[in-house]
Amino acid sequence: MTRIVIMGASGRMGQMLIETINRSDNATLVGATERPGHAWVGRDLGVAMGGVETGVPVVDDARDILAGADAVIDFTSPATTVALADVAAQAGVVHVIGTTGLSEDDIAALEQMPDTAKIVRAGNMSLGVNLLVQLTKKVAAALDEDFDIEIVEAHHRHKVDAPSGTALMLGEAAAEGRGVALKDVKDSGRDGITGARKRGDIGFAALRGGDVVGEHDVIFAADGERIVLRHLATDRAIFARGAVKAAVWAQDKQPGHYNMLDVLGL
Ligand SMILES: NC(=O)C1=CN([C@@H]2O[C@H](COP(=O)(O)OP(=O)(O)OC[C@H]3O[C@@H](n4cnc5c(N)ncnc54)[C@H](O)[C@@H]3O)[C@@H](O)[C@H]2O)C=CC1
Ligand SMILES: O=C(O)C1=N[C@H](C(=O)O)C[C@H](O)C1
Repeated sequence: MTRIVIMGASGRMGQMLIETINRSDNATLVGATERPGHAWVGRDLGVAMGGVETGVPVVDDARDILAGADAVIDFTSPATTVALADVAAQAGVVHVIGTTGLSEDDIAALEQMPDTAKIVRAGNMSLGVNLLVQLTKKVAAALDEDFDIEIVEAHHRHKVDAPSGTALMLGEAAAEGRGVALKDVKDSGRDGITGARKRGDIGFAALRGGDVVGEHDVIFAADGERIVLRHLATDRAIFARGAVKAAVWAQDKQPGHYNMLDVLGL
């Protein structure tokens, strides 16, 4: 049994992760956190979720509970994730990171964690999206710049970052397929008199509204034809299942940095 702590227990993903672990045969929930000042802190997790007592209290500092855990799953905020990475490395537990919206500095900070850090990070933990990443790389490698690449994503009205972590993964895959660096060809947030599209750019567009779980199109548009690769998420359970799988998978791995392609063997 992999003993798991969930960060941000009351969040959309936090609650889905707890339900997923409760149904799992190879993982068990040993702790839960929320941000300091949150109404759940100090309460029993099961009661806070509207059910029966579980004996797992919600705490506001992961350091208090990581000693009894094998992994911590973290879908919170960039600042929380960077701070936790050091704590997890010191405690020698696997840190599964689903948080998106990380800046270049945040990513550099994660890469500079102590040698004991064992991190699995992905902007999308679902099997379908990680397969789409590989397909995107392959299609981009097969086509030349006569095909304009545009990535369109849609999410619920509460999402705070754009482009989504998934859109960026797909953009990185397309750029890698083309043999270029995404930072050199990325075009996001078009508005006003933008000028004509630059050949070779990879464009991003983000829609926000309602309760959309997560939708991504990778469009390869040429004169006379268009290829569209699409993933539609309709249930957050796909992300939670991937994250729990990553926590279990990483148990016998060496410290280092991994992603979901490693976990899924894609
Ligand atoms: N990689 C993936 O497959 C997926 C990634 N995400 C990402 O996960 C993140 C969270 O998404 P949601 O669950 O929708 O957001 P949410 O806002 O519902 O949940 C975040 C939770 O983290 C808590 N939190 C914030 N600071 C904390 C701290 N210092 N300690 C403990 N808890 C803290 C918040 O109070 C909140 O309950 C976002 O970055 C989102 O983009 C979401 C779905 C899938
Ligand atoms: O915030 C979300 O909800 C999601 N975030 C991830 C992202 O930024 O791509 C994954 C998924 O699309 C849901």
